[in-house]
Amino acid sequence: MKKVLIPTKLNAVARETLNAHGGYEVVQDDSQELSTLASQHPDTYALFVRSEKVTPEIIDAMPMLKVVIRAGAGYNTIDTKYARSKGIDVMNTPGANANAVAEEVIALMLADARHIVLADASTRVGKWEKKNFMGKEITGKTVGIVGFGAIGQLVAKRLFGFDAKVLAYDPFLSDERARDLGAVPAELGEIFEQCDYISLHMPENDDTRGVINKSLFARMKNGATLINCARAGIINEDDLRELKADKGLRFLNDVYAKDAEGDKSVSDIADIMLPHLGASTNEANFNAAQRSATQLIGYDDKGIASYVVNRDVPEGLDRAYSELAFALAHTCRGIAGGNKQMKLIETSFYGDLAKFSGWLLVQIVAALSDDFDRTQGYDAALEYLKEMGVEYFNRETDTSKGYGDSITVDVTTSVDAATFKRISVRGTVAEGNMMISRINDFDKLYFEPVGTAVLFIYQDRPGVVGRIGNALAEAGININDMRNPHDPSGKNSLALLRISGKVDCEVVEKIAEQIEALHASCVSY
Ligand SMILES: NC(=O)C1=CN([C@@H]2O[C@H](COP(=O)(O)OP(=O)(O)OC[C@H]3O[C@@H](n4cnc5c(N)ncnc54)[C@H](O)[C@@H]3O)[C@@H](O)[C@H]2O)C=CC1
Ligand SMILES: O=C(O)C(=O)COP(=O)(O)O
Repeated sequence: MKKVLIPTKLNAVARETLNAHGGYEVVQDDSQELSTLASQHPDTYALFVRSEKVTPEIIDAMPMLKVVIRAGAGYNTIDTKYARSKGIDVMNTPGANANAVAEEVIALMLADARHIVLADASTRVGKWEKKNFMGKEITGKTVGIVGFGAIGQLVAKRLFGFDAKVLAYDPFLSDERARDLGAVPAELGEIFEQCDYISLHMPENDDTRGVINKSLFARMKNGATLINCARAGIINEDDLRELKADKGLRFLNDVYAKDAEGDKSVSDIADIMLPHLGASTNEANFNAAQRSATQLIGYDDKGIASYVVNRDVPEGLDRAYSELAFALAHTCRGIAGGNKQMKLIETSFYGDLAKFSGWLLVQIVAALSDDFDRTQGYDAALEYLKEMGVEYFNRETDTSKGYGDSITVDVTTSVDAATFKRISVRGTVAEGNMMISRINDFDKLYFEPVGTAVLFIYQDRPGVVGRIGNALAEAGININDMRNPHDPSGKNSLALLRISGKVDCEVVEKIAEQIEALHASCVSY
């Protein structure tokens, strides 16, 4: 039995789901401190928490701990690095409580705009201060959302019902995606300058701590409102204090440095303050509890680690090689023609990469199949290949070849029951850039796998490259880079071109026909 400790107020569905599955002993108790429970249950295998702090001391008290699940979004309260050093995976349940927070933001906006909190208190004690509570409307206002993830997007969606203009800033989201979601992509400064309301929805981490500071507050419109339902550490409280009164700013707040009773440092500047209530709805609590249990079961039964937040490339491995393994396999897949039935995968990891073969195989399998996630482990990759009927062979590498740190991926697919096609791609990392050095028999390519590449193999004769260039030009496509080697027999040539933008399959097929290509394919990285 694996012990699961739930030292927090989490819907009973977590416990029920684990019990119904079997194999788990669940201890749920929100009446005692986590530190006390941790020392009472040193044999804990999985820990489910909400905002409870998971420190090195807590982790050390449970030497059998393997998984921590944050039933919620923000995991700044968990020492994820220390957990990693102990081989513990930390997961969150993104999106599970997003709607609750989005509704809280709307509630805060309306409550402040219509003086709901003060007007209730005044009327309750018998006063009639109607003339003091002249409000404003949120309809048609400009609202800036900083961090356009699960919560930010839902806030926008709810605000469209108020005909609001939504500006969004998120460095990890494309402008195109923001526009698709109905927002206007904007820089952080523009948001603070132009918006009547600004709502923060990014995580607190080393990059975001203190970034909402004086330089931004100074640009806010007089009377504008700042809403923080994300994390206290994101804003510089003293900077806000300095400018708030002069500019008549409003500040609506849900989050604090510490979730505990006692005086709050922001009480002099917060116009409404709530005790971190964002996720506190029955629905969100149910969702986060259910997700925690099903994620643990998926992790244990199938090795699904999609929500693990603290797995990075292993120490000593340059991340570029991890990307290279993915890109080489992706190239094999593109040349094979998409989702062809794979029969055999062979790999060679040269130089220092040999000791990371397990990690690198995961990247390769993920590139070859949409159904396998990059965050899963080596065992899960082997299991997946077995289930799919794909053989795997990792060759011993011959260091005398002088290939340095490089990788070869060979993929054999079945064309029909009797015919097999083998694609072999080799590459390395040079000056920090990924390079494909060989595709089948075409060597010394040194081609960077980025953007979109088209590839033609044809019988060598004069004029073919010109015809490819003309046909691409006719389709409005520019060539950014090109390689054109012969194979060792000198009979066949490869034209490998990196092009501007995407290309229609029909264009590639038409060119292939015109040049009587032996092979044509297109790979987008
Ligand atoms: N008040 C409450 O009870 C709750 C608060 N939260 C807080 O809200 C945060 C966001 O939650 P979700 O939307 O569910 O997470 P999410 O991961 O879906 O969205 C976060 C977004 O912030 C963006 N981001 C990252 N760095 C950024 C930066 N420097 N500037 C602007 N955007 C940046 C990310 O690209 C992502 O799109 C959580 O990290 C948590 O701290 C979450 C749930 C409840
Ligand atoms: O999910 C989050 O990030 C939250 O802030 C919610 O916190 P809670 O689960 O209510 O302690």
